[in-house]
Amino acid sequence: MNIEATNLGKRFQRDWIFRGLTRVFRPGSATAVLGPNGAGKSTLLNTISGQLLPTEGTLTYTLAGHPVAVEDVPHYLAYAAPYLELLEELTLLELLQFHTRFKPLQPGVSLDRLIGIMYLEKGRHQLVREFSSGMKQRLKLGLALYAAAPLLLLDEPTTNLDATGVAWYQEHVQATRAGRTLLLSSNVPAEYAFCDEELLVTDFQKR
Ligand SMILES: Nc1ncnc2c1ncn2[C@@H]1O[C@H](COP(=O)(O)OP(=O)(O)OP(=O)(O)O)[C@@H](O)[C@H]1O
Repeated sequence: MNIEATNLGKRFQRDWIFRGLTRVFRPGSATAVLGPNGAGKSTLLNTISGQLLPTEGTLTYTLAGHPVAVEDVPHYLAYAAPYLELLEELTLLELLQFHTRFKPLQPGVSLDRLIGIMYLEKGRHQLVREFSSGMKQRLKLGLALYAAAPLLLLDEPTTNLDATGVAWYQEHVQATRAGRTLLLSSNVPAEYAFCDEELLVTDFQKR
């Protein structure tokens, strides 16, 4: 998905979180959205993806040359973030069956294959509530990375992952990013080292 932001700004009450952002996010690009805690990285991701209304400026979305209305963007979006909750009262298999009714997986990726990719075979019939925090994070990432969605947002993707989990993330984000528009908010170089573009939120403040 091609996203064109023009003079974009977001304000909460009296505080501008960012202002004057003009940029094109192209299919196949991976942009690291960087900045210290509270700088506005999540706000920027949510504004660019149309989930928060910008205070000023415009956003236009295009998919394969066709315009996409902002209210249709969620249909094309896969999103993993610490503040997005899993349905923890379901077993892993139930959750995957439910989730993929609305967010189908990429062609050729079955539920069984995804469970294997996420190293969650033993949890297949276990309640997600009982998963460790690292297992839950692999599940969130697996669902987003392997969704058939052209826009991928990853907010602090290695939250709760150990060194093996970080290596797993690095392998699978590379395996699934081709052709997609990827925006990734981070403070951790291991999460975003592969990104070809960087956007420092603080460059769009104090205006
Ligand atoms: N709904 C809201 N209403 C008012 N202020 C908000 C709202 N959401 C975020 N903010 C404020 O906007 C600022 C940026 O928050 P945001 O979560 O985007 O930062 P961040 O860079 O993602 O932070 P972190 O690295 O800690 O996750 C903060 O000062 C926060 O309090």
